Amino acid sequence: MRELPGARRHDQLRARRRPERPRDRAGRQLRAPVHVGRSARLGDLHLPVPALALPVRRVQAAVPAAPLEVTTSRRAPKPQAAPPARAERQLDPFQIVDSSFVAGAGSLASLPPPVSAEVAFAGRSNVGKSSLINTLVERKGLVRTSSNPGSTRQINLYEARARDGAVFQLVDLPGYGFTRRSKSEQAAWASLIEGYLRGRVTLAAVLLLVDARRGLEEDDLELIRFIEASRDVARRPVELLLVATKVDKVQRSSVRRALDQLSAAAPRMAGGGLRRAIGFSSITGEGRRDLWLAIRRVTQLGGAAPSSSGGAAREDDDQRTTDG
Ligand SMILES: Nc1nc2c(ncn2[C@@H]2O[C@H](COP(=O)(O)OP(=O)(O)OP(=O)(O)O)[C@@H](O)[C@H]2O)c(=O)[nH]1
Ligand SMILES: [Mg+2]
Repeated sequence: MRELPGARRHDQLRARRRPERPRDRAGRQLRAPVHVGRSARLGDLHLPVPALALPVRRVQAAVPAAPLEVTTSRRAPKPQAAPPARAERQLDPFQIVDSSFVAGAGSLASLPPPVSAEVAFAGRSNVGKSSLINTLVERKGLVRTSSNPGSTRQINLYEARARDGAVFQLVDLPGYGFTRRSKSEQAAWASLIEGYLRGRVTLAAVLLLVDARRGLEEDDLELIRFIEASRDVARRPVELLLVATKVDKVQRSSVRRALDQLSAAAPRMAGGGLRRAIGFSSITGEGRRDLWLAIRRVTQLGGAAPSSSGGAAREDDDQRTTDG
């Protein structure tokens, strides 16, 4: 029978496409290799077949990690930009970027050497001095606080560094007016506080904390008079700021009146009068920024000296800050 045209070529092509199975020495055909694993897909890496057949697991383990990228999702990566609030904070030059405990002193002799502007926090026990420092530096546990009065028993110094490089020593003083302490302990604390306030050369400002619900009490007035009396004309004057704490416990509509009453009750200082009281809450953070602005203003070199006629102007100035 005549061969159809192209038949031979067709057979030759089939023979070429299907390679002959391997044979053993006796010429018997060996079984076709069994395919293990999934069939190949688009995007698979084609590795050269190793000369020695390795167990499947070891072959897979030997595949480098890079080919996995080939089959990963093609969705666009999520934008990495910080949320707006954080971005805004990063622009705030007053933001506290670092804070730490410096030292604790149970006596004047054990105070660390004075290095930079110090801001001391004074007030009755339990008024919220330690909590206020935590809020100022935005760290919950830097300073130990307690609902039991008398928790701070020595002078504790903390360092706070702002984004713009300004460094402050925040000084937590033991509270006064806590009658459940022994007379000798109260006397020891009083002389520690007085000695510090009178003799510390780097002391730039004292923040007198008063509970917004209670107003100024006799102990507080005594402290104001003490600072006034111990002013050293040869030294840079110590600024005094009034802070009304726990304003979250006062009705919103009454906060302004409480601040007015507090400011009016404070005795006028010879140097030009007290600034207007700043309302503050460690619970809500209210007043935090106002307080930093005031601290920075009074600790600025050259900007702290009170002028003899500047009292009213300074109060007006602070009124705007507090209300803002
Ligand atoms: N509601 C309210 N409670 C506050 C505020 N600040 C402080 N407290 C609470 O008042 C109590 C006393 O706070 P502290 O910060 O330890 O007071 P302190 O003035 O350091 O007290 P001493 O170390 O004893 O002089 C704690 O139970 C605080 O949680 C505030 O702004 N609002
Ligand atoms: Mg305390």
